[in-house]
Amino acid sequence: MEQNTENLSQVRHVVLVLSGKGGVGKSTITTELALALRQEGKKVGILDVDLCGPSIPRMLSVGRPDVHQCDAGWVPVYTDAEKSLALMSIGFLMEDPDEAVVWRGPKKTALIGQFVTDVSWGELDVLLVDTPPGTSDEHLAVLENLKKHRVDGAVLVTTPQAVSTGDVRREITFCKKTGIRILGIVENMSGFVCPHCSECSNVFSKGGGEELAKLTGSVFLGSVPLDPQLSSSTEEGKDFMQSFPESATFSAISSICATLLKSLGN
Ligand SMILES: Nc1ncnc2c1ncn2[C@@H]1O[C@H](COP(=O)(O)OP(=O)(O)OP(=O)(O)O)[C@@H](O)[C@H]1O
Ligand code: SF4
Repeated sequence: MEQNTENLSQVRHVVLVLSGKGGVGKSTITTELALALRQEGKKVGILDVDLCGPSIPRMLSVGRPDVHQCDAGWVPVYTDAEKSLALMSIGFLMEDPDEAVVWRGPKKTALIGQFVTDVSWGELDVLLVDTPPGTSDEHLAVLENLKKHRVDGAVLVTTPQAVSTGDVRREITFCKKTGIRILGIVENMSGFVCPHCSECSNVFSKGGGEELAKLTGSVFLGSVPLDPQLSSSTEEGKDFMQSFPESATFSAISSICATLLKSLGN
């Protein structure tokens, strides 16, 4: 298949968001990082290639819009009038959300290869790519495919429990083997923020992400607590970063965003 790398030529940084397994909050972190980067005045894009469950359109309240094509490829959907946050989701192209489950490996890989380069992003500071979770052969093929293009590196999302299961270690090994730079590790669902008094309690273990970062020589980007206000915002498609600027979770995400920008050399 012919690849059109022109579409990424005005994208300053391409960052993959990875997790060893599903449900650790990869899509949530991708969405909040995009919103935090926008608050920093950056032009941001999200490419949602999580075939297992493309959830970013719901989190950004864009539903299932009709997507259009121009000469250069698919036109992303803009979430704001200023066009500072652009989104293209594999979900926009699926008639039936359960369709991807029956696609065979080669079809998924070919589709993603094309999808990565067929979106006409225009000028962007950062493009975040929400990838499918896991380290199955198919998943690895998808990442290999993405890596052929301009990728600055990967942000690894884990939970305190997942660190001990080894899923994230396998993801780290994969990045090292394939030469994908690890920009940093985020520990999500780290402690619980009480909705009444905003106190953060460590329900599960804490600090595993930081320890793992040290062990693997990676940057620890920070931890995000389990926050009911964050989950209801993403469920309802509300901008958490705009709605809760006083919260500990807002500070945590802003700090991760600042460290990530530093990792990218900004
Ligand atoms: N820090 C958090 N606080 C509260 N809820 C969270 C947090 N992070 C994620 N969640 C919730 O956990 C659920 C799973 O999150 P999300 O969809 O982002 O995971 P994921 O890793 O992308 O999963 P998958 O790859 O399987 O789609 C969602 O309901 C989300 O609202
Ligand atoms: S953290 Fe404070 S407000 Fe929240 S449940 Fe515990 S005691 Fe109550």
